Amino acid sequence: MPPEKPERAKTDSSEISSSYNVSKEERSAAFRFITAYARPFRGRFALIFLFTLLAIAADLLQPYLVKIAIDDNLLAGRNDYRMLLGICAVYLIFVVLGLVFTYFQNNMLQYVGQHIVARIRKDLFRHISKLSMSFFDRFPNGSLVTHVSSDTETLNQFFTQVLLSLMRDGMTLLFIVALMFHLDPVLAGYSMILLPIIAGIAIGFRSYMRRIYQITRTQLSRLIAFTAENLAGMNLIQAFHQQKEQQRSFDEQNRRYFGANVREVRTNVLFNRSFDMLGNLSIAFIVWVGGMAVFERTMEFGVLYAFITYIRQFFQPINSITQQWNTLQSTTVSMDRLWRLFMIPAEVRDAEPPKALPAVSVQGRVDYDHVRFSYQEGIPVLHDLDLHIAAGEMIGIVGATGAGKSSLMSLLCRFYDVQEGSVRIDGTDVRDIPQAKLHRIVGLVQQEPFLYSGSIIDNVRLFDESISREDVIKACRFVGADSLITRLQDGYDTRLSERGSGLSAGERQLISFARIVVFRPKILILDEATANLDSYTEQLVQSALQIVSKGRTTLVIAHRLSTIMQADRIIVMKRGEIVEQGTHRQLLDRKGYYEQLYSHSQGTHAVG
Ligand SMILES: Nc1ncnc2c1ncn2[C@@H]1O[C@H](COP(=O)(O)OP(=O)(O)OP(=O)(O)O)[C@@H](O)[C@H]1O
Repeated sequence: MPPEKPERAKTDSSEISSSYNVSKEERSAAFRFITAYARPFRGRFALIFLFTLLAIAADLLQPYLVKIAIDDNLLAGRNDYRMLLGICAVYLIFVVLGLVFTYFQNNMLQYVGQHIVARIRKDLFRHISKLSMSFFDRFPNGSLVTHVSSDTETLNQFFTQVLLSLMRDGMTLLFIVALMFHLDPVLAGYSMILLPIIAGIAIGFRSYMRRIYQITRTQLSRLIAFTAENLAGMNLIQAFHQQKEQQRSFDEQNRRYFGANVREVRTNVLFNRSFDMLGNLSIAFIVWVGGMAVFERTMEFGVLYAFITYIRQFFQPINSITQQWNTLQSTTVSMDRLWRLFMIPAEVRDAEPPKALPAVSVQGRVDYDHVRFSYQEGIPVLHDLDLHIAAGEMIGIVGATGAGKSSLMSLLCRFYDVQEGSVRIDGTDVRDIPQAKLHRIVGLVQQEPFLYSGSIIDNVRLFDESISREDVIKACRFVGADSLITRLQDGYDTRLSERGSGLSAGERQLISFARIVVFRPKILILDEATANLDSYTEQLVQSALQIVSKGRTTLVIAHRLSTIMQADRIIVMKRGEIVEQGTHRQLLDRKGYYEQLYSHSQGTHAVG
């Protein structure tokens, strides 16, 4: 079955990763798609906007108050203590109000941002889990993990930091410029000379940062993919003493990611420091020009004080917007990648309108009618395959590795669609059966059954709470797994680690047999375990197979011929075709390919 296949060469998920050549239309479509998630929160955004406005006003009026205190009181020689005290009190009120409004604005934005991203993550997971197997053949798991985790995290930063910065800092800038012109239009005019310089630097860095960021993300995604793949295949790495080679490859990936990161940080620091330097130069410039004006008594000292404070505050939002630029760059990349991922359609889709097969009347007849199938164009895997299986029949499928046995089964589960011909259950094309129903009709026991982190009970009923604990225990007793399970420390409540690594191959198979008993599919596919089971467990597995196959159409991919010698019919496959079929006895008497496989298995105890 597909999950047990040796990993086929996967693409570097370039279909979703490469954002270098994204058109404007695509970028704006991605932006519209993601920001549509923010639409339900319009009211809250309006409130955030209002709080931001109030917080800015409270902050920016503070230097103005000081200017009034200096020019209208201290320097005017009024020595009005009550007025000074009043100004101090209003100043304090502004400080407190600034704090309160900033608090509400921040909290609300975090709430909204987290909600938006949680919804995107949920939809993304739902979307990915509906995609066809051909998609998972193409995309490395590590890259998908990156999309689900870090790309959505970048969006989180966008909604909680970038948006805030654009809103708060953008408005602050506008207010400061307005206040500066109000205080002294000439000095404000001088300050505006700086604007094109700042814009020039920002634009210059913009394209450079985009590339650097893209490279860092690609390196990170490769590193994660490499790590995930290695962890999944750790037993193989250890068995073949590949640790050194893998370590070397990891070090290389790690070094590249490190290099990309360092470059990103360096560029960032250079950018920020240039801004700080520009800010300090501007203050010196204003002190000089404004100081002269104060000497010449064309400007009040309080105005100069307020100006210097505003110039400082003027650079702060510009600096912060440009700092957020980095996140904005990554946000556009992440939005684009997520949008592409969302736009990938499931190749295997339910028919419209569905022609459902009534579950109660399913008999379990299976027909492969002149099936042609290939994973990649031009490389056929099944050639005009014709196979008809009666309801309740037990079929053994044998053949050398790569003969197409698993592909045949994948078509029945509709993990892939045929290119020509059809696969039918009780005469209905599997493409006409809704997938949810099909997967209830066809049950799968994999060669290396997949177990989730969770208790044995949950693993048997696949987290379906409507199936009672008693039914699960009954099913386990039925397949003979009960004695093995009760021997475990917590019995049925034993928590299995990832992929059930605490259990033996045989135990895992028995648990998946129990799943079959619980879910009662009419057709059973069994990809028999090649792992050498001890004779006791092998016996248990064999009798469990006899039990669960009763009353079901059963297709067994046999790696050990002993499993299927009793089958009603054995199908022998070679290079995508059925070359022989019959009972074990008939096939041996034919002295053909099966007999060769059989005598080979007598020597090696394994076929395929
Ligand atoms: N997901 C896939 N993408 C591309 N090619 C595939 C994929 N799965 C299988 N193939 C190719 O299709 C052919 C048939 O493979 P299949 O897994 O059906 O054979 P099999 O008889 O089940 O082999 P085994 O006994 O090793 O499991 C092989 O050449 C294989 O490389």
